[in-house]
Amino acid sequence: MKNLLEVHHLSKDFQHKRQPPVSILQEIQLQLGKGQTLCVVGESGCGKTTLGRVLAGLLPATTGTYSFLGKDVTRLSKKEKKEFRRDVQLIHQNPYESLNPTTMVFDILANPLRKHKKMKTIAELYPEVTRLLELVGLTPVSDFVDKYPSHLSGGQRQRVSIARVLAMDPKLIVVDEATSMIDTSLRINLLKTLQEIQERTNVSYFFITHDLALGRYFAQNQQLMVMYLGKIIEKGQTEELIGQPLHPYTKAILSAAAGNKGLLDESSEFETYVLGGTDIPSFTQIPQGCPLHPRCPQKIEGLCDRLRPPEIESTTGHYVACHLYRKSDSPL
Ligand SMILES: Nc1ncnc2c1ncn2[C@@H]1O[C@H](COP(=O)(O)OP(=O)(O)OP(=O)(O)O)[C@@H](O)[C@H]1O
Repeated sequence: MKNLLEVHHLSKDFQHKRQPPVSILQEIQLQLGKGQTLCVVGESGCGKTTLGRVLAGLLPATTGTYSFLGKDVTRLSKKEKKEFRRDVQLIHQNPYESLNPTTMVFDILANPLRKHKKMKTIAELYPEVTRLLELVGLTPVSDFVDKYPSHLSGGQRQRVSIARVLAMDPKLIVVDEATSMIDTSLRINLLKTLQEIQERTNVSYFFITHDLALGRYFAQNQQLMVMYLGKIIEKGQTEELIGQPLHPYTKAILSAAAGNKGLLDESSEFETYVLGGTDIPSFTQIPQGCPLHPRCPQKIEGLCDRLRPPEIESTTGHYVACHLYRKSDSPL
């Protein structure tokens, strides 16, 4: 089956006037199938949003390839570009900023339908607006259609944002920390709604979070990847990655998350694993070799501080970029 998206050796640099370029994403490799979820987890500032914006077509990659439904996104015709923009949608972190306060819920949903599906009359629009509100769990619909965003709670606003995105019938939704401003008690409900929407519409999600427990919950039986300083350092099937973490950084964030309990299964045992130092190095001074080596308790002198570890497939579908898992016969 053709993947929905395929990314190979992708990098993204930012450059400001007269400054040297700063490399934010390096050597990103990923695939995502139709109706599947891929979650990226990593500390704040590691490059998750930048990757989400590249995948959503809002930022161009600097090098590497990105294909969507088998087509290179840098070589799309005008018509294909238009389709791509409709097919790939982004849900922002902040539902307060993303909705126009002077527009009623009905029009927030009807406007994209008017524009993209050429629906004009109320008779055409009303059933579709109703369907969208029902999909996101805003029922009875009559309680919401004539409300303004200021009448709604944070969770309800985020549901309206999701419904607006669904109006485009997207194939991929980049969900960027979309529940971080919502009360913890409502967060799981919203994530469940997103999962139900996936079952009904076969949409794929690229789910971005700094919270490993949340990522684990949302990407159950799906794929999880861990990012550190703009690089994917481990990826695999979620339960395999959580149950058998390989990279020292993954072990450290799991150990920290287990300490907070959160959504992590309390019966699971997690090794206590602490990194040295507290500061994440800056993108302008990415350490040579493995970017984690200054903080890594298992670093191999003369290797980790010198050579960037390649991505290795440890067991089927479980990849790690760490010299500890280097095959003994692999060249240095
Ligand atoms: N347009 C830009 N120009 C220059 N640097 C940028 C730009 N956008 C992001 N960055 C830098 O890229 C790095 C990664 O930021 P990004 O927002 O992608 O990380 P993140 O993991 O999503 O963080 P957060 O969870 O806090 O949103 C940061 O150092 C940020 O300052």
